Amino acid sequence: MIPKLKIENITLIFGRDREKALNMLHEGASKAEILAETGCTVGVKEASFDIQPGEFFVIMGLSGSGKSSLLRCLNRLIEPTSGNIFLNDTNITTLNDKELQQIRRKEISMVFQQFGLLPHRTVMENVAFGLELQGVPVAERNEKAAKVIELVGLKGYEQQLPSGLSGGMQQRVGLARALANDPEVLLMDEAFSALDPLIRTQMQDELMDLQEKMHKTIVFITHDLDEAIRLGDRIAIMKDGEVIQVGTPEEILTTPATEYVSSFVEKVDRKAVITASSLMDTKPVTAIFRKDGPEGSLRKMRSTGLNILPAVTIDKHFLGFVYLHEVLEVKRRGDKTIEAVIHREVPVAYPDTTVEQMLPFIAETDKPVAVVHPETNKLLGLISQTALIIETTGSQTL
Ligand SMILES: Nc1ncnc2c1ncn2[C@@H]1O[C@H](COP(=O)(O)OP(=O)(O)OP(=O)(O)O)[C@@H](O)[C@H]1O
Repeated sequence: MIPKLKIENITLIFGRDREKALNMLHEGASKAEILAETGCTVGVKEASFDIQPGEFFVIMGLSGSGKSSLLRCLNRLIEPTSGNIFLNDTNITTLNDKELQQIRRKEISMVFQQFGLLPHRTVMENVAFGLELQGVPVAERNEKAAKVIELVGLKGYEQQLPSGLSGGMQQRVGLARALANDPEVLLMDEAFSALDPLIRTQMQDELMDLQEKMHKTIVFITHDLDEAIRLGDRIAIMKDGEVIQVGTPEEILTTPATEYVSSFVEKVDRKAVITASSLMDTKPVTAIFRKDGPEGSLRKMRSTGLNILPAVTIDKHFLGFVYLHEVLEVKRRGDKTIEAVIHREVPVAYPDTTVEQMLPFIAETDKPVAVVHPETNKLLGLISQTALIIETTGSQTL
């Protein structure tokens, strides 16, 4: 699949002596050395990553890490000093002004932190403004604007001026304006950072709902890791102009690439992010087949040293758990099968079930949790009690 956006070795240097600064950067000089020697600031250093169609991609970093600069390179609001940006297979860095204007009007829209609305125009006029610039006839642009106004929940406010609206509503207008020309890519620069926490969470929820319907490619900037984790399919973490890790929220929490990332993710509530698939023991599971009977079951329990084992059909469909003391009892009675002692009411998770979703049923059990395929019910693996306790209490010392 061709990425929607391909960011290839983008470097952005602010200042006059950019050439010298770029050479120093290639020779391995640090940001501080380059600043001292040339007076230039390295805003972004050799960033490379792909963003897939329909992806919600978050760029996260502290103030000054270079995220706004990088975002503005994507539509060339700032010219990158070196590197390439591809939209589908168009190299944006080689376009002339006219071509670039077309791309900005039709294919890449931007939503700003401070809304950027025209104060003397109504909601409808603000939303339709981009279409007006493109010369779309008034009836058609009003129709398109009305549709997106409804989409962002502002129906009934079409004739209001921005000053009469709350911050959250003004940002909805900003979002509607960006969506009005049905762009492929939406760039959002700290779009919710100016909003009150409650409104902010509500806007995040609504944006996720909208994204389910729209399937745009969204590049969203934030300095807030919780927001990044909540929204992002993948997150790029930036520090001092460099992209230091790109991964899913779960990858970033479970395998932070550097000390810096781990210190960052330490405080995050992992329960909503960590899923069964990353807690699952990757060793092959020893399971009891129905045909094993009591003798075969006991052999498997002895060889594994475990007193609870999962029972499966011949096709590995999960049936339940079997306990050693009950198998011994069945054998003593002379039963031929273990069918009667398979515990079927047991915790089961799918690979993408989060720890938070598992909490209600793992609190009262001392069994492992079986992870099964959501459609076939095949046993994929087990999550041990130890892994669950560490994950739910955050404690490594049991
Ligand atoms: N126009 C400019 N001229 C000189 N240096 C700049 C300019 N814009 C940004 N910088 C510098 O580039 C670096 C990256 O800034 P940038 O604004 O992209 O970071 P950021 O992560 O978006 O931070 P914030 O969240 O505070 O906007 C910083 O060191 C900043 O001081």
